[in-house]
Amino acid sequence: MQVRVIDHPLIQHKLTLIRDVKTGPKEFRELLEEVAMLMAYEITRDLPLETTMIETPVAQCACKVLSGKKISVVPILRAGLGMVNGVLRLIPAAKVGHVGLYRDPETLMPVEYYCKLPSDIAEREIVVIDPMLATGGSSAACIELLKRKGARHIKLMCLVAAPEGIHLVNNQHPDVEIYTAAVDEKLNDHGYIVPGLGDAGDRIFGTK
Ligand SMILES: O=P(O)(O)OC[C@H]1O[C@H](OP(=O)(O)OP(=O)(O)O)[C@H](O)[C@@H]1O
Ligand SMILES: O=c1cc[nH]c(=O)[nH]1
Ligand SMILES: [Mg+2]
Repeated sequence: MQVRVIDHPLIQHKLTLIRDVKTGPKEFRELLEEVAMLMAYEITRDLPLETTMIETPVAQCACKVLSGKKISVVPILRAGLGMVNGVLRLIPAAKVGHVGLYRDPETLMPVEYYCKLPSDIAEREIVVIDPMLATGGSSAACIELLKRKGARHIKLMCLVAAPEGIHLVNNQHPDVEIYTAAVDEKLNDHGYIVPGLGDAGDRIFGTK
């Protein structure tokens, strides 16, 4: 099972609040955005740097700047939207693509209903974002779609992952690194992550 668990204390504390059934949509959204920003810090750790000369008030010096790698963030609708602004706060120049997928409640299979991507998606480093990696069907389908459009460098960032979803994405897309704040125990009979946090989309948008 290949996955990177980001276990920073601030992320773990906020995740506990997110999981709590007593946390309402406003607080849920704020916390999810904050965690997404903290996770983006870790996910961007390997971005390449180059050297540039600047002048401080005291002297000239050779300093580091990002080397201009093009990044795209791709939230899986709906729940992935809850993490976009947090990521954009750290990488404001990233372009945002949208992939609409919902999970059929009977079959648990992903159904695609929307796709709008930056025209140069094939040249970009892509971070797919979705708080929930359950069976893995939605994330694997999104990654497959992006690869069909030419994408080659893809990371997957979620908040809570089930072992089943990690295995599926590892098997279908061994080149894709998965980042998560937690690996939970299992899926229940309805395909929900246990203990998880419930239906992320419903909790973000207050639809239940
Ligand atoms: O790993 P999987 O088994 O595919 O499940 C995870 C998917 O389920 C949820 O979306 P949902 O279908 O509830 O759509 P929503 O975001 O619009 O609520 C979640 O946001 C993931 O996209
Ligand atoms: O636990 C789960 C599983 C799929 N989708 C969710 O929002 N939550
Ligand atoms: Mg949902």
